[in-house]
Amino acid sequence: MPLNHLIRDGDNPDITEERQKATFSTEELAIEIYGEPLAQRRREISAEVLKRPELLDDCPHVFLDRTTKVENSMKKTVAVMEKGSEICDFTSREELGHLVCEVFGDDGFPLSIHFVMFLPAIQGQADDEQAEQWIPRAMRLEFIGTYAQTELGHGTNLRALETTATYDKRTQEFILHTPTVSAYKWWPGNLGKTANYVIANAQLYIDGKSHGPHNFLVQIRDENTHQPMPGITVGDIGPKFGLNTNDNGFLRFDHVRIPRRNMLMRHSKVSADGVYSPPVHPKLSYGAMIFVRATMIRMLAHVVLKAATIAIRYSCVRRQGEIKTGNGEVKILEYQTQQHRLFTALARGFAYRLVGDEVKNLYEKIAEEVKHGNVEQLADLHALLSGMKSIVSYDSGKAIEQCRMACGGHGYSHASGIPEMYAVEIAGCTYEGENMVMLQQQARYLVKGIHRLAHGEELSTMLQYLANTSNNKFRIGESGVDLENALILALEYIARSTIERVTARLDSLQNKGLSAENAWNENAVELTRASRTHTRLWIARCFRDRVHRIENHAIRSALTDILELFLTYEVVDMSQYLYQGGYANSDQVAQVKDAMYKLLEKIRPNAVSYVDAYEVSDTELRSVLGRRDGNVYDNLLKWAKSNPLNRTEVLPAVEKHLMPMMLAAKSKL
Ligand SMILES: CCC/C=C/C(=O)SCCNC(=O)CCNC(=O)[C@H](O)C(C)(C)COP(=O)([O-])OP(=O)([O-])OC[C@H]1O[C@@H](n2cnc3c(N)ncnc32)[C@H](O)[C@@H]1OP(=O)([O-])[O-]
Ligand SMILES: Cc1cc2nc3c(=O)[nH]c(=O)nc-3n(C[C@H](O)[C@H](O)[C@H](O)COP(=O)(O)OP(=O)(O)OC[C@H]3O[C@@H](n4cnc5c(N)ncnc54)[C@H](O)[C@@H]3O)c2cc1C
Repeated sequence: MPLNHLIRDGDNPDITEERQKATFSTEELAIEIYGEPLAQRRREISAEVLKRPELLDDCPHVFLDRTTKVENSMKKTVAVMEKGSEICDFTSREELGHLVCEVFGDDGFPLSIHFVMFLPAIQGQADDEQAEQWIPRAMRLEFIGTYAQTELGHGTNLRALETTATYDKRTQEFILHTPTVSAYKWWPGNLGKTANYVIANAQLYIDGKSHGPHNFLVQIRDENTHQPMPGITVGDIGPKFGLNTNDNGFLRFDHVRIPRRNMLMRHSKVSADGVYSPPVHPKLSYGAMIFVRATMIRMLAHVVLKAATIAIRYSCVRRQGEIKTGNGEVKILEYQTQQHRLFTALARGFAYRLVGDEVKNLYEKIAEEVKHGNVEQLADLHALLSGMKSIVSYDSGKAIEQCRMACGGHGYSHASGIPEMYAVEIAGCTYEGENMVMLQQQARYLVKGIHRLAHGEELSTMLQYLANTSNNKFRIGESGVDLENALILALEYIARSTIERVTARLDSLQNKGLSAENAWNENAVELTRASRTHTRLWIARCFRDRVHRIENHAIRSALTDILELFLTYEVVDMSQYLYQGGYANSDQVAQVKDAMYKLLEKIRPNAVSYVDAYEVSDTELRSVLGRRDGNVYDNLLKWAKSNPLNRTEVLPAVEKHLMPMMLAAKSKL
């Protein structure tokens, strides 16, 4: 019995040959990734979707204009909501998430912000009475909500948001108002045409005193007619780089009155007579962002693994050029450069996916404590997530782009599916906090760590490596030190020395009389680098620990190859830092490179099996190049022929414009 469970008759023999080489069971790896019974449930859900035409697209979304895309996704949403519970367990986030991926692909679920931000904001920030009143209605989809925080003029600097919520003691209402054009809400997903409620973030004013940004539930459209409510101006912001099925919107409030109890009051409160009670932690109203930052890691990893699936499968059916003259054209995956591009993307995808599980678990644990008023670990969590969302979004973007380029010309075509994936994924560098800003949030925490250490104070577990000053020479190749350990220690050194160096520069500038703010700005690039090295270390350690916990020997061994490739790639990528302080010499860095190249060779026979084990169906993948059966060329031709420009032999526009020009030119002869 072959170990790869995706072998079928009629497949391209080049891809079948790959699957026959598997040295581990792809089903067992799928179980390791998804767990039982989810691995099996995902397959059942995928099979069920295929039987229901109302859940499938009639043609690739890239052939449609925006209005048709939006309509198509709304139609499918109704089908999912009406029949979806026959296919999956709606109470399981994982099952429902998989169904949504199958039906909508990367872009276009009109309820995404409703489920990802609007509901979590209520769940985390509404008091029990409010939650009881709003959550059941929101869950039944009696209304659709979104999260309206960003404004035309400000997205990053939340303290400068201009929308106001002024308490009117007389009527016990808040008055929501947009005082300027730059105060228009701008960007909220599904706001443009879909949502009829928002969680609006606005500056709270009581008796002329500002209490900073707070969250309010505001109805923006009539529940029966969907017309804007009085005082509301709302619409779609227009086409974007990607995510064009999503109607990101704008919104203006003109003295809109809402009841006092529409302010989310779990943490901050305003009494009927206008007395304000602050939250136990000033940033608790940022909770919905924390939730998304925690959950987006897995989502970003998922896109990388989809792009890797496409590029690796395609690289096994694409033959181009010879390695040894006269021996025939080889699969492009035989080229070391191709392996380096794709297997490192695969390794990052697996690392982020598995570490994403850990981040989600950590978030859930701390969020539960916060709900009960214990905010002790919030600073650690905020710092970790600020770094994670930045590193994973940026490095995933690079990995996806490498996958696209590795498919040559066909990668540039929407038939590959990768351009759309890139456009969707790369938005993660901007939303939920622009990366440079978030890296600096984390840097504050790291600099504080060094200062605490200098004062002999205790460090959180995440920062304890900062105290390990005896780790000052690269131990690769030493007896008793395995490759993994040597590499993790090298990453620790890189992070520690980078954070120490930039903190020393900050301190020295301040000692010379520069203000803390100016000293910070003069070191901002180095501070973001310090965050990057710290986060990459955290990911590496977490991935290593996750792989070490695997009980199934064959699967642990398969993922150890991926882990080691990940570690060697990270160390090589940051090797310039190893020379600083004389930690390593060039021979040692060359040893890491050699180990990386050997791992590429080791991974090569299993390449297709790794991505097969991740089990993304053809329906979800929406890629001609990444088809499971490897039958790429016939289907590329079909895809091209089916595009709307080919509906007529002679395009009306050609007839109308170019033909008269050419005929006129001819008649002048
Ligand atoms: C599917 C996706 C759709 C997309 C949706 C969206 O994009 S929605 C829109 C998404 N929009 C965005 O993501 C907007 C991005 N912008 C922001 O999140 C904030 O404006 C900020 C964090 C950049 C600054 O905030 P600020 O000016 O209020 O604060 P400050 O810098 O003066 O720091 C003061 C202290 O607070 C700490 N602290 C800060 N945040 C948190 C937290 N969450 N928890 C705990 N702590 C936090 C910080 O560490 C510092 O601690 P220290 O050092 O004093 O001990
Ligand atoms: C696809 C998408 C979906 C979105 N969905 C939502 C949504 O549902 N709800 C919502 O409310 N918002 C949403 N947003 C908005 C998003 O959260 C903001 O765009 C994001 O937080 C960045 O803020 P900004 O646009 O103001 O960027 P800016 O802050 O203007 O960034 C521009 C540049 O200035 C730099 N910069 C800004 N401040 C600093 C600083 N202090 N230090 C150093 N550099 C700085 C940045 O690094 C960046 O290079 C969405 C955005 C996108 C792209």
